[in-house]
Amino acid sequence: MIEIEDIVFRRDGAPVFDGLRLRLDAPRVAIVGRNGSGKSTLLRLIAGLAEPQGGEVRVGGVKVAKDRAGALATVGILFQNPDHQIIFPTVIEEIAFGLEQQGHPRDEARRLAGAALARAGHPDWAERLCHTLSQGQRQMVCLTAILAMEPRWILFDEPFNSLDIPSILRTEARIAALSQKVVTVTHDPARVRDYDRVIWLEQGAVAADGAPGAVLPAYVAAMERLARETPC
Ligand SMILES: Nc1ncnc2c1ncn2[C@@H]1O[C@H](COP(=O)(O)OP(=O)(O)OP(=O)(O)O)[C@@H](O)[C@H]1O
Repeated sequence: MIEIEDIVFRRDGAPVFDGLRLRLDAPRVAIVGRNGSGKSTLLRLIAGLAEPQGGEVRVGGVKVAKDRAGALATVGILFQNPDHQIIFPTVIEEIAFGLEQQGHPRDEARRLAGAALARAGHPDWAERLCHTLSQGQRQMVCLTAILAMEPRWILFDEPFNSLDIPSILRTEARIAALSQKVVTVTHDPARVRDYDRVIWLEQGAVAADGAPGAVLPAYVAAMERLARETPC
């Protein structure tokens, strides 16, 4: 279970969260909300990449902000932009890095990385330079790197952005097939209509929380109302 306990988080003095409390244990949870509502920040807090100024986040009992090794073994995050994630020139180095961080010796990490690439269907990418891959392919490298680390939860920050339609559908199917529990942030309600639970965030607070069939129509209607009320 992901336990978000009364978190307070400020950026540049402005509160993003001021006492947010959530328990997430469904296999597929979606988070929707307007730009700036706090979705990406919440994922970073769940991954332990940001530390709340108040409260605590635990994932599977791991205090992710304090226990980095525990967090790496428990929760993986796919950033919105793969270029914010990739730090190594070649695909194999990128995938092996997380495994080394988990304590695997370098040779073993490369072997496991190669096996993960083969499972992803791209054994020929090992020595490819990441910058020569398309954005969708770089996203696949990032996902492979996360899967290689075998976390129990995977967080996806707008995984359908910048993808063509076949890639969107493939990514959707790939996420659906994962054995891990998943939290997905998206602006595309259609992509998460089969999820177990949808949380609609507004200015760092929960505006609605429940089944997709209840939350998504209300969210879309509110967004359409806003669009009508806002002059071009
Ligand atoms: N690096 C930063 N420095 C200062 N403030 C930031 C930074 N990143 C985000 N914020 C602020 O934190 C708040 C939440 O941002 P966040 O990126 O979590 O929103 P979001 O819901 O993911 O938005 P989007 O849908 O646009 O990706 C916003 O008010 C934003 O301006």
